[in-house]
Amino acid sequence: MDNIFSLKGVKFKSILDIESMEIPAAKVTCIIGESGSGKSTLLKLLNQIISADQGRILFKGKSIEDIDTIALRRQVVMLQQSPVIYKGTVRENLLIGLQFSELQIPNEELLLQALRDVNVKKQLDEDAANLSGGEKQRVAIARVMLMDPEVYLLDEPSSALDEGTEEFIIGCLVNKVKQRGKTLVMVTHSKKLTSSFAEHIIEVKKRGGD
Ligand SMILES: Nc1ncnc2c1ncn2[C@@H]1O[C@H](COP(=O)(O)OP(=O)(O)OP(=O)(O)O)[C@@H](O)[C@H]1O
Repeated sequence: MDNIFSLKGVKFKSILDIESMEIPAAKVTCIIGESGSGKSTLLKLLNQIISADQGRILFKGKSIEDIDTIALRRQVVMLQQSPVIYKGTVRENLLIGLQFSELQIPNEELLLQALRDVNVKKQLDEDAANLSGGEKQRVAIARVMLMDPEVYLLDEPSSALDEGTEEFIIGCLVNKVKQRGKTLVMVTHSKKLTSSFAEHIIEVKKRGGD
């Protein structure tokens, strides 16, 4: 199995101490573990929002310290736990992730399809401030899907969604990611999501406070 990320001796403050960890390419990996154990911190290390204090993180065999941060974040996109919705329309919120990418701007039909994929029944010109919490989360997921990165890092992507919606949206996302041969790394507390979609599971354990 090819690994897209490989971690050795990684330490971050007193939060993470990872002897060795592999994240397989083109698979769905679920990261589980109790609250405060460092799951979000682990995702942030993978796209260099933060840097490890010690150890080595390889992305496709290359140390992420040696990869230009912008170039890394074009390939490794993180969707944070609380979805960020910007002032403006739904359309602007879908397109905002693409501004630093080299991808073509999607046409109207692709944007509407992206909304359908996440089951948001709103117009593209709707003010995004009017969306419900769950709709905001789904628009943020659609934004990442349009960016179509090589690696999706999702931090509890369905925390504002009910169970049925969660299964539908994440199922749709997993299908797309798999069709395109991409890698999905998802922090989740949901046993249902993990049992339905995980091909690889990483448990992050809370440290004893040393
Ligand atoms: N940059 C930082 N500096 C110091 N402490 C931090 C930093 N980032 C996070 N922490 C602390 O590290 C611990 C782990 O946080 P993290 O958000 O990674 O946990 P988590 O497993 O994702 O939790 P949850 O499931 O509740 O979202 C928390 O106690 C948090 O307050």
